[in-house]
Amino acid sequence: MITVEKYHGTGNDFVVVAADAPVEDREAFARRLADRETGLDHPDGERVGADGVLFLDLDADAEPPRVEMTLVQPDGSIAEMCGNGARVVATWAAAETGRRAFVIDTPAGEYPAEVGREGVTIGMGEPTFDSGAVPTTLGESLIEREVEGLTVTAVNTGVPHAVAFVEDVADVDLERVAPPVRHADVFPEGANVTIASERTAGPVQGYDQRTFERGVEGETRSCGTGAVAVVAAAHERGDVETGQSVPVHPPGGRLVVTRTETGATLQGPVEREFETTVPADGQVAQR
Ligand SMILES: N[C@H](CCC[C@H](N)C(=O)O)C(=O)O
Repeated sequence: MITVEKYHGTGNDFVVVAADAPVEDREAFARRLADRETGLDHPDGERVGADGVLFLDLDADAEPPRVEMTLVQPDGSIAEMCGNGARVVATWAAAETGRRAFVIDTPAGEYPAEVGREGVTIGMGEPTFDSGAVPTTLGESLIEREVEGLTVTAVNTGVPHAVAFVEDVADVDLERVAPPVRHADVFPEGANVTIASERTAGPVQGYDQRTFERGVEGETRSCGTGAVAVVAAAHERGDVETGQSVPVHPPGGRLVVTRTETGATLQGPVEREFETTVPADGQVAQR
């Protein structure tokens, strides 16, 4: 048996495992534990599953400390980057080291992270609309074009997102409209599909957000790279200014994205849910 922890960032939930844990087949381990019906159990007995498994390799001697993050998704694929996952990683690393600032190494590059009183802030780098980087098969940026019935803007914020602005995210049947876009030929590596609507009521402006995630193949409670993608696309349309901090509301909570001169930051809360033990092959006893 190995010890794992469960964390969530605004409802995007992950199993956290030390990289040196004796897990031989990470793909099978993640597929099994993430399953909402047959996967990870809460210690109180409830079956919970997860949006993925974070394998974390901490170098506490580096200055600042570094963590190599590998996110294995419910379908066994590895996500190059995950904004909420990175916030979880920093919170975990702070508990391990007593430190607050870290560098997180991912397949998409390195990201600075800071654990503060207002939540965890990740330096998300510069969102790119470049067709080769998203990637798309178009020779030019894909901005507000129709793809499989949705008008989308393609942006890479560590992973590819197709962002669509809609009247009200609550009125969209995301499980129906997202899959054709997620699999559209124009996205050779697929895309996460993020919809957003402007919040006009109430004193706090910003966006409501929902994301259908590649790798999860369903909607998640929150998506950090998606929140950054919404603000990047809004900035591209001229609706958000450089330097502006924008509240983004996924179903699972509240994030704040700031489009800076050189990139974007993502800020929001993280919670540690529980610690438990699981078999090293991830095969939870069925009942
Ligand atoms: N939930 C993550 C994104 C995971 C991206 C992944 N689903 C993919 O691109 O394959 C986030 O908070 O940014």
